[in-house]
Amino acid sequence: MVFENACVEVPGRTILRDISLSLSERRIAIIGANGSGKSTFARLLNGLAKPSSGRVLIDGIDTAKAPRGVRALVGFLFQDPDDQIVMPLVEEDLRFSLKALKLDKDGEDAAIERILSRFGLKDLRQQPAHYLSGGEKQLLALANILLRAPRYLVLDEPTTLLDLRNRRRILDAMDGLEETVICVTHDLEIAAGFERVLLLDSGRVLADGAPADVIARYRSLAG
Ligand SMILES: Nc1ncnc2c1ncn2[C@@H]1O[C@H](COP(=O)(O)OP(=O)(O)OP(=O)(O)O)[C@@H](O)[C@H]1O
Repeated sequence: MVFENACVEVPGRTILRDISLSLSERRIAIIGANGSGKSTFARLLNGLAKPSSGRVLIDGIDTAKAPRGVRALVGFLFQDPDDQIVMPLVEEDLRFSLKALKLDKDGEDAAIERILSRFGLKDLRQQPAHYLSGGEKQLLALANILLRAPRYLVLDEPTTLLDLRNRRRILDAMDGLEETVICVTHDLEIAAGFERVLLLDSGRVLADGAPADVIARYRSLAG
């Protein structure tokens, strides 16, 4: 994942300024104050947002030119899992995600079974998805994304709406992931466990490096 002088501007306002960097670590956290540009940064990674100038490349693919190709590589988990549930029942919701892979019915069933047991959701297979708890919904959303086998996972504040137990479930699920994870978070404990942390401030990357250093810098900003 490469940013080349990427800027995001809206009329009268610059949201991200001239960002150039390369992301290759398996666990990268994005931290910073409200409004510093974190979500916009995350959205650039799967083409949900486009740079006004400069480029964002995912495995060499320009997000502005091939948004579909990029979305196949980069799964995106939103803060609010309700935004991501599209079908009434848990099983139907998972099956919907599998459509693009064009498996036969047995293949779909096996994939659904595997992902439900991986996330401890087997008993919920026939439940209405909207009745799940917040943590279960977030796990379902994550399961839906992983079914499409992305290479990268971008998570935008995945634990913000969750209680401690459900936060733990998401963190445990995240720990077990093979995929590269880029996580926007206000949860500094999550950031502390990652390999690399970026601190955004007013649309700029103010610090970038090992968690302890970058988190200390962030704390010093808050005074
Ligand atoms: N499409 C847009 N048009 C105008 N302003 C926008 C747009 N998208 C984002 N912004 C503004 O850009 C700034 C950065 O937004 P962004 O959501 O990226 O910040 P953030 O760091 O994720 O904030 P938070 O921690 O509060 O979620 C905010 O002030 C926001 O209001």
